[in-house]
Amino acid sequence: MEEEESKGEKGLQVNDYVVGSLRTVIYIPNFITESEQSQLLRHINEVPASRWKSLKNRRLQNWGGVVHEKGLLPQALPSWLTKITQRIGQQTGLFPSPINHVLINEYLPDQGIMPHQDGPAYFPVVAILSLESPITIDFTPHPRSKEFEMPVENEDSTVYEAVSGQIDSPSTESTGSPKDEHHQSSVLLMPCSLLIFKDQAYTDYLHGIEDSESLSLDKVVNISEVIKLKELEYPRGSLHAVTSDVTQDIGQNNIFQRTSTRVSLTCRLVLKVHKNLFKF
Ligand SMILES: O=C(O)CCC(=O)C(=O)O
Ligand SMILES: [Fe+2]
Repeated sequence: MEEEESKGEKGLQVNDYVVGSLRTVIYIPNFITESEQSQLLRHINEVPASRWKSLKNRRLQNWGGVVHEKGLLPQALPSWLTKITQRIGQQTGLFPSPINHVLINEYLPDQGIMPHQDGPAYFPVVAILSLESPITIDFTPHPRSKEFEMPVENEDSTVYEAVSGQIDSPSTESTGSPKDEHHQSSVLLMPCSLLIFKDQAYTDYLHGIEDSESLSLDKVVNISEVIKLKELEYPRGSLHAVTSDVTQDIGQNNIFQRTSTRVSLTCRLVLKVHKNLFKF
């Protein structure tokens, strides 16, 4: 059977793929084909175990070099990754130069990533390719003050996590700007999809994935994917087991039950690249 054509050959009008009211969150379903997904997973799983770094709530592979706050100490991306990053660059037209850093995250069904912002080391456009289990990613307006940010994680990701507890309460320093009307929203990330967020979504919002096996679909902005999720035949027992009717299950409970691993490729550009180790 002929495989569904991926979004690989023609340029995309990214504005056609904007989801939600923020205007700076873009969701492209079927950016890669299922066979490309399998190839990527094969590469990801073939690397030596030492390539994986285990964190408390996920494990990750860092490709492209070490990101410091002042720039990237580069390492060439392998060709199985540039095949994808070049396509993302060409198809979206959103990166001023080739993507040079990829973080591969793997989440078990009860794992996630705390609400955070990606920090100043990166160009403010992020492209996240999703593999395997569907998941929801949450966007939350974050308190404006820099005091609410602190670098956690590690030298690989330069992820800036929100101080826990403070992200739940909306900023009290409301300026009455339209931003304040945008509360928390979620995007359902299906396998093979590409999520892009940039500009305001990058600088004024936190993004995170709940470390829970049950994900609420209540705030999902790309509803058509929820319908797709309903229609998909998941293996027996992979959806919330209240009823055997998938439609009713999601419709009534609006919950997605994670049962398998999710892998993502976070593709970013560090503009400042250090060529010489000793000048760093
Ligand atoms: O796995 C994801 O979709 C999010 C990853 C992320 O936010 C990051 O690597 O900074
Ligand atoms: Fe992130």
